[in-house]
Amino acid sequence: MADQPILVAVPADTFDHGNYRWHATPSTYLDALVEVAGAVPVIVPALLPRMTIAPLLDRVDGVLLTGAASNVHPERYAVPASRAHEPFDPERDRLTEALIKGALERSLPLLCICRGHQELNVALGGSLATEIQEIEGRMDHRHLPSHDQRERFAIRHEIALEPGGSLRDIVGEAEIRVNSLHRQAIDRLADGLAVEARAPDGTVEAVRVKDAANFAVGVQWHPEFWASTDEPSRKIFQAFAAACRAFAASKGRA
Ligand SMILES: N[C@@H](CCC(=O)NCCCC(=O)O)C(=O)O
Repeated sequence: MADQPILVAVPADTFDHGNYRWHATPSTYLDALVEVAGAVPVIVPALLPRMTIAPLLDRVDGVLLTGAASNVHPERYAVPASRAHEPFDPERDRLTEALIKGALERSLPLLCICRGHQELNVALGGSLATEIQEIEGRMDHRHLPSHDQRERFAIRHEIALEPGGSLRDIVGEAEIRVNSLHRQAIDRLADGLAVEARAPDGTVEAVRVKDAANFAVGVQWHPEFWASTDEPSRKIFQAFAAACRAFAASKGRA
């Protein structure tokens, strides 16, 4: 059983393209999982409640939630929907809630990126603020208006990692510079989460599930994009991969 690769579940976004309904995810997350984490990504279609994800969660070694331009539907945190909350992907909302809860129940390592970080907060009972660049005192966290991905994912601002936090331990630095591609952010922090990093305007940039038995972290930025060249991004993916490998070993799979 030696050297079996770790399997990491990744939720699909849903959208219409051509004549079809698609369930797909951007390659950048898959590339980082393959190249930096040494994982085999398993894209999970957003077909709940027509399918169940329990059998899949019983076979994988970790869960990675991706970012997306769509937003968590605000009715999930008891706020009426408005145009400012669009666009939505309710099929993904259903899937990621089940993935988060299923991963935490099984003590599966969980890395939640951008929309995933926001989904983690909502799944555990927190809420989100929308169009945060319009809130007094807040920075503009949106990406540069460009079609060049390296410009869109360019490093934009510093974040301070909480002293004594697990992310500070993983990264080994008190402050790092990150990219930024979001217009929503954590508003009310879920009781079960601890803040791991903040932007200069107070935005919650990273969280950890307080009573998780394993790696369970959300980050508002995108470590996947620079995971092969940026040291803090690489360390986050390597820490997630190490937790997945340890989980696989505990199940006799590595
Ligand atoms: N939609 C939410 C979450 C932001 C997010 O996940 N961004 C990734 C987008 C990637 C891209 O635009 O290429 C928000 O806006 O806060």
